Amino acid sequence: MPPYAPLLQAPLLQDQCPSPTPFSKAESKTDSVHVCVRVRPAVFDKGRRGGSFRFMDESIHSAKNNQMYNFDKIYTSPSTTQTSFYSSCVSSLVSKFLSGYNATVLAYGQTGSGKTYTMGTGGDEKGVIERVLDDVYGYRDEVAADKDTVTKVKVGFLEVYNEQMRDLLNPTTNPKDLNVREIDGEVVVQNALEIDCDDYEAATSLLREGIKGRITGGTDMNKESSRSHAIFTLVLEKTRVETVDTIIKKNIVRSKFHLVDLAGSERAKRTGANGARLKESVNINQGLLSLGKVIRALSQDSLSKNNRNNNTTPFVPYRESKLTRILQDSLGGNSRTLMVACISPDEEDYQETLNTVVYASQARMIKNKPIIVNRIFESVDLTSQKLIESKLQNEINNLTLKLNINTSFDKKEKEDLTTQIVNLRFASAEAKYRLANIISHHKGNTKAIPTNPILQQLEDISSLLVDEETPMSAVPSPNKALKRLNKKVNDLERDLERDEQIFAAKSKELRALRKHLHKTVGKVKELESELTSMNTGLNRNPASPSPEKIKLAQQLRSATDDYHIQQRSYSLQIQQLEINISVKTEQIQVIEKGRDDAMRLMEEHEQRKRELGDKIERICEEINRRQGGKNRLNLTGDHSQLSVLSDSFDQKEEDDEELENSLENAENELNSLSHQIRDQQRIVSLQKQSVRRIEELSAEIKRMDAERIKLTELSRQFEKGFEGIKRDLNKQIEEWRDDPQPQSGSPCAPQHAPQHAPSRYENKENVGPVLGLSEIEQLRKEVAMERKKNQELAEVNLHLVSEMKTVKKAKTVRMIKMKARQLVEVPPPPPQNMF
Ligand SMILES: Nc1ncnc2c1ncn2[C@@H]1O[C@H](COP(=O)(O)OP(=O)(O)OP(=O)(O)O)[C@@H](O)[C@H]1O
Repeated sequence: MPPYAPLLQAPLLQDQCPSPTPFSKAESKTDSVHVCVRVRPAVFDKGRRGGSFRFMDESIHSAKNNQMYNFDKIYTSPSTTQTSFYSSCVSSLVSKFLSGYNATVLAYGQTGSGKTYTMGTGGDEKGVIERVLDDVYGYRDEVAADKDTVTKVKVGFLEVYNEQMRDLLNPTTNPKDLNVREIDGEVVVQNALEIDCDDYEAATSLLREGIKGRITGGTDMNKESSRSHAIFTLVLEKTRVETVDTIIKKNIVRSKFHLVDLAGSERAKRTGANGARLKESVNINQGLLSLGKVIRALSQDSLSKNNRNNNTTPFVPYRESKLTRILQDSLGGNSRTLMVACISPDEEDYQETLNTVVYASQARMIKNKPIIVNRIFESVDLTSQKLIESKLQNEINNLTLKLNINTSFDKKEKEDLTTQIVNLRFASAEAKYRLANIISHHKGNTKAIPTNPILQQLEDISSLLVDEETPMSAVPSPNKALKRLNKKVNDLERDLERDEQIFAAKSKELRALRKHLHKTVGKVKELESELTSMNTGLNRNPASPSPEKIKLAQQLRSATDDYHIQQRSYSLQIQQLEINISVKTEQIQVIEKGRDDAMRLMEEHEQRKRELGDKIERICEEINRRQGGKNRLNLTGDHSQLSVLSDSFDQKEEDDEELENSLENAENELNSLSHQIRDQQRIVSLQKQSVRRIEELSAEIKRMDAERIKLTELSRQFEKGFEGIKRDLNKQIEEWRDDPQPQSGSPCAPQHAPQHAPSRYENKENVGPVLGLSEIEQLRKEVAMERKKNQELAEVNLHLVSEMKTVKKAKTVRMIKMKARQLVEVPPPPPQNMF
C-alpha cells in the first residue's frame, strides 16, 4: 500500500476542508513525516553495483552493520518512471493541499543521487513540481464548492546559498531584506515575492525562470551539481465572502506547498572541492547538519513521548540555519510532509548511502500536526465608510470656512476651531488610510496576509459606523488612541463649557456689584463731604464757615479716592498679567517636558538597542565558535566518526540551547525596541511642531511682561504724583487752620478754588450749617452704614474675583493638559497626499 493514495482515488470533495459553514474550526491530528527512498539507476558506468544493501518493498537491510531501516516505500526499479513515482507517492498530498493543509516534499540525498531529477528543478524531465502544478490547476476549480468562494494560486521561489536567501523570482532583492518571521503562527519570508498565477503556464514559466537563476557548479561527482537548497512554494488562498448588513465577513483558508530540492550531502574529499567550492560545501553541510539536528530532536521527542509519556518539549534548533527556519512548519509543524531520500546504487557510494538511509529513517519518526488555518476577517461596507469620510470632510470644510470668514471670532475661538479641524482631519485621514488598506486587501496583494492587526483595524473602522444624525463630536475615532483622546477631549470640552457658563454668570454678578460699589462709594463721598462741611461749620461756629477749606478737604478726599481706585485697577491688571504669564510658562514647561521625555526615552532605547546588538554579536560568535569545532569534524569527511564524536558535543547541547534562547530573546527584544524607537521618533517629530507654539508662547510672555513693567511704572508714577498733591492739599488745609480767616489774595488761600456745590444740609444763601448736632450724628450714621455696605460689597467683589481666577486657572490647566495629550497621543500623521 503506497504511503498516500493517488489523487484520483481520493476524490477531492471528500477531503475538502471547509465545512458547509464558511468559518469552520481547524482539524488537528498527528501525522508522521512520510519517507520514501528512490534509488537512482546506475547511470554512471563507473559504478559497481554492490550487495551491501538489500532493498525490500518498505525496508532496507545493511549487510555491513546488519541493520534494518524502515520506510513507507522503496522505489528501486529502473522502470519507476516519473509519472508512476508521482502518482504513487506525491499526488495525494495535492488533495490535502487543496483541502487547506500545508504540504511539503523534501528531496534529500548525496550529490548526483537524483534529487533535481525527481523534483524537476533542472533538466528537461517533468518532475514532481510540474506535476503538482498540473494537478493543482486541474482541480483548483472543483475546490470552490460555491460561487462565493474565490481561489487564488500564488508562487514563490527561493534558494538558500551560503547561508543567504535569494529570491529567484526577483534576484535584485537584497538578501539582507529577506527575513524569516513567524506571523500569527505562520512562517513567512518577508519581502519575498509571491506572484499570482492564474494558470499552469504562468506558474511553470516562473519555475523555469527561477531555475535559470539557481546557482549550480561542476563537482567530481556531478558535473551540474545544485549548490543551493531550492524551495519552490505554492500558496493557495480560498476566500469566501459573506455580507450581513454592512458587515463583510471574509473567511480565508491559506495553505502552502513547499517543494524542496536540497543541495547534495557530500564529502569534500570526494567532490574534490577547494576554494570557494569548499566554502560552499561547508555551508551546504552546515545547513544539512542543522536539518539533521532538527530531525534528530524531533524524532527523539516523538520517541520520548511514545515511550515515557513524557510531555516536555525538547529544544529544536530551527534557528541554526536559514533552511531549518524556512522549513519550521514542515518539520514538527502543521504540514503534511514527505521526504524523498535519493540514493545511489553504486558500491563506492556506500558510506553516503548509509548516511542518507540513517538520516531519512530518523525523519520518519517525526510527528507533525497538520491543521487547516481559517482566518476570519470582518470589515465594513465600503459605501458606508465613504459616506462617513465625506461627512467628515464636509465638516472640516465648514469649520475652515467659518474660521476664515468669521472675523468676529476671537483668538481663543479660532484656536478651538483649529484644534477641532486638526482632530477631524486626523480622523478623516485615518479613515481614508484604513479604507485604502481594505481596498488594497480586496484587490489582493502579493504579500503574506496579516491577520490579527488587520482584524483589529477593521474592528476599529467598524466602530466609526454611526448614525447620520450623530453629532461630529460623537464620531468615534478609527483607532484606539484617537478614540481615547476624543473621549478625553469631549470630557474636557464639557468641563470647559461648564466653566464658561460659571465664568459668564460670575462676570455678570461682578459687573453688577462693581456698579453698586461705585454708587455706594459716590454716596459715601457725598455724605462724608457733607459731614465734613457740617463739622467745619460746627468747629468754626459761630465764626463764618470756610468754604475754601471745605473745598480743599473735598479735593483731598476725591484725589485719595481716585488714587485708590486707580491703584486698585493697576494692581488688578498687573495680577491678571502675572497669572497669564505663569499659565503660559506652565504651557511651555508641559510641552518641553513632553519633548524631553520622548528624547530621553529614545536615547535610552537606542542605548539598549546598541547593548542588545553587542549581545547578539557575542552570542553569534559563541555559536559560530562552537559550530566551528563541529564543522572541522565534518570536513574530515567521515560521517560515522562524526556521529561518534558529535556525541561528545551532546554535553554542550544544553549550553547551545541556552545560547539559542538568549539569542531569540535578544532578537525579540531588539525587534520590539525598534518598534518603540520608531514610535518615539514619530512623537519627537510631531513635537517639533510644538517648537513654533513655544515660540509663540514666549513672545506672548515677553509682551505681557513688558506690559506688566509698564503698568508697575505707571502705578509708581501715579503714587508719586498723588503724594505730591496730597502734600500740597494738606499743607493748604493746615495753613487755613493756622489762619482761619485769610484775606482774599492771602498767600495761604487757594488761588483757583473750584466752585463748591451746596450740600442738602447747607443753607443756600448762607454758607453756614443749618443743622444741629443730631443731624450731624444722623449723617455720621449714614456714612458709617454706607461704609459698611461698601466694605461688604468690596469683600464680595474680592471673593468673586478670586473665584473667577480659580475657574480661569482650572480652565487653562485643562487646556494645557488637552494640548499636551494631543501632542503625546495623537496618531501618526497620515501621508501628505491624503489632505
Ligand atoms: N531516476 C532516474 N532516472 C534516470 N536518470 C536519473 C535518475 N535520477 C537521476 N538521474 C540522472 O542522474 C544525474 C544526477 O542527477 P541529479 O542532478 O538529479 O542529482 P542531484 O542529486 O540533484 O545532484 P546535486 O545534489 O549535485 O545537484 C542526472 O544526469 C540525472 O538525469
